[in-house]
Amino acid sequence: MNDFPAWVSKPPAGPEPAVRQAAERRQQELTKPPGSLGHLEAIAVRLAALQGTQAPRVDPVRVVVFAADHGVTSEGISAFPAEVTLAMVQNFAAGGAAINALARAAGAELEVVDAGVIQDPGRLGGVIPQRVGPGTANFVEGPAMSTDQCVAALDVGRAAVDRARSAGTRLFVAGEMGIGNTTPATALASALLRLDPVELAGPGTGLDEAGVSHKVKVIRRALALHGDAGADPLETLRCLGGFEIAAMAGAYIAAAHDGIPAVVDGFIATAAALVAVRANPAVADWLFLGHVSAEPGHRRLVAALDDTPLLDLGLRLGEGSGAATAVPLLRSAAAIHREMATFAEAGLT
Ligand SMILES: O=C(O)c1ccc[n+]([C@@H]2O[C@H](COP(=O)([O-])O)[C@@H](O)[C@H]2O)c1
Ligand SMILES: Cc1cc2nc[nH]c2cc1C
Repeated sequence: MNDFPAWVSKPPAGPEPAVRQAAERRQQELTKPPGSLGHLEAIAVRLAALQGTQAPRVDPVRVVVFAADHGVTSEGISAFPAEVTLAMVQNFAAGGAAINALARAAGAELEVVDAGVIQDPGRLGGVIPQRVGPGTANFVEGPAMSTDQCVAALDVGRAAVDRARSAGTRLFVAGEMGIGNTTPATALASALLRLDPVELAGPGTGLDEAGVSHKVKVIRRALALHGDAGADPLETLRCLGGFEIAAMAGAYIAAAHDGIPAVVDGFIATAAALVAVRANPAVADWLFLGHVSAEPGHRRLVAALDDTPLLDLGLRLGEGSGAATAVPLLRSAAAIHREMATFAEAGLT
C-alpha cells in the first residue's frame, strides 16, 4: 500500500477484442495486397480497437508541454543552466520553439503548463500555471518531492487530459521542458530496470564524457540514498522524479482512463511512461512510442516497454518534438482504415 490516490492504479478499460478482430479482417479486405501497408496496418488496427470503431481518427490532436525545474541541477549535471527552462517557456509562449513549429506542422493544438519552473513566469499568454513548487528538491540530499507534491504533480497531468477531453481530443501528446531532467529520468529508469546508471546515462543537452561520468556518480549517490525505492514505482517517482515527469505519468494514466491514445516522446517522456506502466500495467495498451531518441539510454527504455517506436530520426530535443513528428503517420494509418474501399466495394474480385 502507498499514499497515492486510487485513480493512479485503477486499470483502464482495454481495447475491444471484437473490434480488433473486425479491424484485422478489414485490413485484409481493403484494396491492396495484404500486408502491403506494413506498419501502418498494425497502427490502424490498434487505433480502431482503442477507439472502438472502424472509422478511427486522430483529430483533434493535442500536444501538452509540461515544464519544471530540478534541484539536482545544483550538482552540475547539465550542459545548460537551469534558467533556460524559464527562457524556453517564454519562447513557447511567443511561438518560437521547435514544438510550436512542429505542432503547427502536425495540425495539433499546443498547450504549455508550468508545473514548477524555479522562477514564476507570471502571466504568459498560453501558459497554464499549475505550479507544484519552485522546482523539486535536490534528490541527492532527500526525496525530490513530498507525497503531497507528487500527488499534485500527477494531478497536473490528469487536469491537462481533462481539458483535452473537454475539447474533444482524440490523440494526446505529452512533451516536457526541464533543464537537468535527463538526470531524474536516468535515475528513475535505473531504479525501475535495476540497472547501474552507467548503462543508461548519456549527454542530454550536450555533456562531454567527463560530464556524463559525473552525472553517473550523482545518480549512484541518489540511488544509494533512496535505498530500494525501485520496489514501488510511485515511491520511486516521488524520490527520484520531477514535477513534469510525474505530470506526464499522470497524463498517460488519465488519458487511458478517458479512452484517449497517447504518443510518447523521447527519453524523459518514456521514463514517465515506464512509471505509469509499472504503476498501472494496462496503460501500456494506450501508448504509441513516437520515436527513439539519440539519448543512448532510450533504447533500453523502449525495450522495457516492448513496443516499436514509429520514428528513428536521431532527435534528442524533448518538448514532445519526436511524438509530434509522428502524428502524421498515425493520421495516415487512421485514414487508410477509414477511407479505403474494400475489394467488394470496388467490384474487384
Ligand atoms: O527527449 C529526449 O530524448 C531528450 C534528450 C536529451 C535532452 N532533452 C531535453 O533537454 C533537457 C534535458 O537535458 P539535460 O542535459 O539538461 O538533462 C530537457 O529540457 C529535455 O527536454 C530531451
Ligand atoms: C535551448 C534548449 C531547448 C530545449 N528544449 C528542450 N530542452 C531544451 C534545452 C535547451 C538548452
